[in-house]
Amino acid sequence: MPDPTGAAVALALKDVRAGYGGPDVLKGVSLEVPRGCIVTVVGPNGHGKSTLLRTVSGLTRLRGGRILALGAEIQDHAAHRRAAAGIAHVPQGDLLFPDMTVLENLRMGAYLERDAAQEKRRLDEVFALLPRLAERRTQVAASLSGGERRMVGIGRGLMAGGQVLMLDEPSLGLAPLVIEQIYEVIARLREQGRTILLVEENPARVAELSDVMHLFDDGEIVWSGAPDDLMNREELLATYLGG
Ligand SMILES: Nc1ncnc2c1ncn2[C@@H]1O[C@H](COP(=O)(O)OP(=O)(O)OP(=O)(O)O)[C@@H](O)[C@H]1O
Repeated sequence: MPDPTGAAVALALKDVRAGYGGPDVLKGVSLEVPRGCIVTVVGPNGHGKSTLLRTVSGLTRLRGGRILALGAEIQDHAAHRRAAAGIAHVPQGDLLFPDMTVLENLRMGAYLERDAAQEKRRLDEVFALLPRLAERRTQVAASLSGGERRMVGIGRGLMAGGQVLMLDEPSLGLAPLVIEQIYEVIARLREQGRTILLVEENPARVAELSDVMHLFDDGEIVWSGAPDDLMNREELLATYLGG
């Protein structure tokens, strides 16, 4: 998606609070995703990382704070308007349409795109990045392997043509070899200069890929910095992630 604003920060969260009826799950989260960077949020499961992404994409209601996409406030917009503003969310798990083919699932990602040539260009990009999906384009999603389904999910996110791709634990539930393949795909997205907000439980898995890492615990960012710094902070990793 072309960006007429030239903004250096693709996505910014300012003191974001959110929850589900009880106490706040997000307790005032601020972070920035600069263009062309991979920013990673790592932390134990159940502490609100998915809620963070869901709040950005408008699936969980914001209780306070601001969310800016390319400098424009989007926190009051419905989810489809946030998608149109360039926020693409690849949710946890696969959430594909099982009876639809790979191609049909991918095209669902471009449902807001009215320009057929643009959609075709994105599809070519997705197939260049994920050639296995091109081979299986007529296969129904239910018949794919777990890793292939995850790749369709990522491809569907890319089909939206957003400025920011948000990936919620893309490695979850996959075998180690398949996890490697998924992170190779993300490394290629990095080489392409894509802007990514990545959520992951295991910092070692994503340190090499990330420009900035945020350590997340109980709804708050408790540490931010360079991946190497985090990986050298043994006491921090032990305290929040059990070593
Ligand atoms: N739809 C919902 N309704 C009520 N509570 C919810 C809902 N979704 C999540 N929660 C609660 O919010 C808290 C944070 O959950 P969230 O899924 O955001 O954490 P997470 O860090 O992404 O962990 P995981 O990777 O296991 O999903 C948990 O206590 C969870 O039970």
